[in-house]
Amino acid sequence: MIPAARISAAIEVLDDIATRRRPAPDALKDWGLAHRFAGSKDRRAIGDLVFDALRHKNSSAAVAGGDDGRSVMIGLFFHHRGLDIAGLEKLFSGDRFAPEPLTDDERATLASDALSSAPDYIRGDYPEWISPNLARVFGDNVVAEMQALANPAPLDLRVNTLKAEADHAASELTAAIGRAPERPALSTLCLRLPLEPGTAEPHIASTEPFLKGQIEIQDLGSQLAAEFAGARPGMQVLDLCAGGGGKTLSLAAAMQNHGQIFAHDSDRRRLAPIHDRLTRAGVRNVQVRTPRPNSDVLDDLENRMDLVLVDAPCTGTGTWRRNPDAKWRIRPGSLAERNKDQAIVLASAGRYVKVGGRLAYITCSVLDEENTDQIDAFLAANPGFSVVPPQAVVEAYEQESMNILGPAVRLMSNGLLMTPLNSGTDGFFVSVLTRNS
Ligand SMILES: C[S@@+](CC[C@H](N)C(=O)[O-])C[C@H]1O[C@@H](n2cnc3c(N)ncnc32)[C@H](O)[C@@H]1O
Repeated sequence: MIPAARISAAIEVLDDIATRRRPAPDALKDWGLAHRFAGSKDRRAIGDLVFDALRHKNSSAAVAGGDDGRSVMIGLFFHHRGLDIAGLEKLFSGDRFAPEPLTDDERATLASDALSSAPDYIRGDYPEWISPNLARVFGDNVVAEMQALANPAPLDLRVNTLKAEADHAASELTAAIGRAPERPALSTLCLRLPLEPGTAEPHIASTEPFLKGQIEIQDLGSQLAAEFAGARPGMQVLDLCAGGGGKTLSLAAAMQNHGQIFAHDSDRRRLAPIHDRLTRAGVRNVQVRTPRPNSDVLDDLENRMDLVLVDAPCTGTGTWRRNPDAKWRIRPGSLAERNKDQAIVLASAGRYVKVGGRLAYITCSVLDEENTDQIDAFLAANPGFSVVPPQAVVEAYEQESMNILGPAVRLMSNGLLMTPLNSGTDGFFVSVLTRNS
């Protein structure tokens, strides 16, 4: 397909997503089924265009003066990809398969710099309804924070120290994919592969270091969040919302396979992949506690844990770099629902912490309602717990890892916030509490 035909296809898919409120992957799949002549390269290019357009939907539409797929694509090429009007006219030529030529109105709007006076939610590319929530956490910096959250994320890998030293894993990876990973300053255990739309993502799961368990795919924010929990060899640890086990594997490595981790999740299907992952990573100190009907599979752990990790269900606003479709699909009702889940899971977690033990609460959301507010509510209901000062959590990590976090991590009243703008990671919140009585 010629480039202009790919743009026409992307416009069609964007309109389908908007009018039928469909998830982007479903709309792309249907387009592929209905246009079987399109090869895999074309389909990937169209997918890149659609996801890039979703990243920058509001700002692109405003630049071109409309709100349909066509306006978004015009604005995307003009504002975000730096094409001038002459360049746009070559693509929007009206030739066979190409989108219709630019109208006089479109040309005039492109020349008018409509974006400079647009509201924050347009310039920052997020849904209008969530503006008060984001303004509450980011204040005057909201547009810069949200623009960073709209950009593509790198592919981050965590070196599994149970299987390999970081330098060794880095050189094995370089040999496997023909490209050396970056080494972000915040962690010696992170290997980073920057990605851009249009570049094929290396298939990590088929590389030798991955198959040998030396590396895991995990955003640096998630890696740091698990580190901040402070798991140490010999501890008794409950990973209450273990899901597929991303954090469980980090905890096991931090504990050097010594002590005991109990991995649980209320959804057995989410927990299922953990078994294979533990084996591949060489983890030997995890007991998986799969839920069973009419049975409390954790009752023997009450008041016994040195550390309870709550990787809470959340809206995932911090992961919008990886899933730009999600930011347009989230509804006010989902925030309220997740808040209820968070209160339930936190209340449950408190029961397992021993006196002198810790509770680490993590979300991949940047919203105070899911973060600081939840911790404040938990502390009000549980006076036996208190906050470990966020500065102390940072210092403990810096001492242990010899990496300096500095301003990369924002200190909140009762926890730490990482964002793409500050730390170059997905958005993550971590609060660490201790049980005093
Ligand atoms: C953010 S995900 C966990 C991701 C996982 N820790 C990882 O690192 O791969 C949140 C998990 O919480 C689980 N969950 C929700 N409510 C729960 C509850 N009341 N008790 C235990 N798990 C719960 C969900 O099933 C989901 O798997």
